[in-house]
Amino acid sequence: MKYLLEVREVSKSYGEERILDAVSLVLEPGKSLAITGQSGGGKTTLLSIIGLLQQATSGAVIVDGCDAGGLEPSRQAALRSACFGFVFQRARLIHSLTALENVLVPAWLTRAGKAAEVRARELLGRFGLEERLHYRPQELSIGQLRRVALARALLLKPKVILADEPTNDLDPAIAAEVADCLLETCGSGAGLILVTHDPGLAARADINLHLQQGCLFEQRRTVHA
Ligand SMILES: Nc1ncnc2c1ncn2[C@@H]1O[C@H](COP(=O)(O)OP(=O)(O)OP(=O)(O)O)[C@@H](O)[C@H]1O
Repeated sequence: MKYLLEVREVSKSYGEERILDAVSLVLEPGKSLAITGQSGGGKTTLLSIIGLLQQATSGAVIVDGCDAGGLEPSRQAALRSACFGFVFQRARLIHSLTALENVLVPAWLTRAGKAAEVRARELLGRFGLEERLHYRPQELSIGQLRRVALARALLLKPKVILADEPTNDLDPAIAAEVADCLLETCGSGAGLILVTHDPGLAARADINLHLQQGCLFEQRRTVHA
């Protein structure tokens, strides 16, 4: 089995404080994985190490068969943009650009052109933002910003989507739409790793992992007849 992603015995310390302790996981194509755990437990740290945004203290992250730790920063960056779509806790949009332009930013480095714009409009429409295409971030609500960021993450159909609290700040109907859209991407072979405090969202993922005191445990679900 070729995994999209392997995390092998990853540890992370900030000074004397050990946040992650020999954490391992694998992500298969088409699968979703939810990570839960208490606030401050290291979930965002783990996600950013997986997404090659931050170095582990020890251990390895293998992305699409390639050991990312051994790569030069420029090759790591290339691997990151080729493989990952990110939905951060804070939307991190560019304030001088409209919603549509923000979604199109990942396509600026590719030759996706008109097709990217069609997809960007389609994604924003799907998230209920068809009338906000030309609004700038400061003219959008937190929930709307989150949806723009999600559309941006999905634009280029990444192999792995990393989503940190993707349904935070959203009303239930939009949260359900966002969750549907994220989970649907697995149908086309992408992998999804999401961090959430929402047990309902976690339960929709194929695999549930719980981070506790730096260690990752698989949670088995109770199946009711
Ligand atoms: N750059 C840093 N330097 C020192 N400590 C840090 C740094 N980044 C994060 N931490 C600490 O690491 C711990 C884990 O933070 P992290 O954001 O990964 O937790 P989390 O599980 O995502 O929390 P939440 O659910 O509240 O978002 C926290 O105690 C935090 O203070």
